Amino acid sequence: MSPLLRAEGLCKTYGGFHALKDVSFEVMAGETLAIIGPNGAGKTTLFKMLTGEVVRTSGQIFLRDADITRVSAEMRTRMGLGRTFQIVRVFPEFSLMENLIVAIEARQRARGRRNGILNVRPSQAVADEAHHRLAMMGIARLHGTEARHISLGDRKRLELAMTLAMEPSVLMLDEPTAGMSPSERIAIIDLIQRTKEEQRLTILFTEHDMDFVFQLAQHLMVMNQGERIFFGPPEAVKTNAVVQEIYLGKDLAHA
Ligand SMILES: Nc1ncnc2c1ncn2[C@@H]1O[C@H](COP(=O)(O)OP(=O)(O)OP(=O)(O)O)[C@@H](O)[C@H]1O
Repeated sequence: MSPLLRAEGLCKTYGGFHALKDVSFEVMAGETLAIIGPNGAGKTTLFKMLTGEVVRTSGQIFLRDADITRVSAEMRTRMGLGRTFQIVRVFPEFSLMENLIVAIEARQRARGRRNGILNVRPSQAVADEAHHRLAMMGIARLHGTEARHISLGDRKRLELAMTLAMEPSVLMLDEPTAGMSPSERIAIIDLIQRTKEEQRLTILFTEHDMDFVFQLAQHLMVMNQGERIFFGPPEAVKTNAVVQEIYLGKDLAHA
């Protein structure tokens, strides 16, 4: 079986500075890969290169077997790289239900089943799906509330619901728990874990919260100074000498 997502020799230079040095990896369908590393390691650069927001200096990216290296960010989303904050943005003045309808109709447009920007009267099927997706994220009670009035935790749930409505083949999450309170963090981690199991998602994420990383990821890629220094299962990273040194002997489970 060929990998769902594959990167080969990705490099990024800013002037003479090497932000990413010859990074390769692959993710098989149904796997979850976490990209971790200290500040400035190149995680965000790599992540944005995969989504198409950062142009690579050299290297190639494949989705299934298609070379998407020169494909635009928008087209990558349409091809199945689902990322919060991309095509699907939360509209603060729209209700949660309306936001979900926008996302579902965006998916239908991407698949050529709908024209126009926003349907004034969505079909019953779209409305039902929107309600179901809000319920799955535990925010159905807020369906009529404008998005600008909800908490950060509920906004993350809404973003996740909208991204999942695009039915991505790879769900891309960039620090999904950033800025959250400890209780919101536990709730969103639990939600992502459950959704992953129920929908057998393929997930690629960056995250500083190591509890979350060890709970969710089957594979870890550790980066340091633009280089991939480890790729393997979470159990192996805890005893890897190079990784331990970078984290200055911290207990990785609580880094
Ligand atoms: N647009 C840019 N111009 C110049 N240098 C950049 C640019 N973007 C990133 N860098 C540099 O590239 C390196 C990697 O940055 P990146 O944001 O990818 O790291 P990171 O691992 O995501 O860090 P953090 O965990 O702090 O978000 C850093 O040294 C950063 O200063």
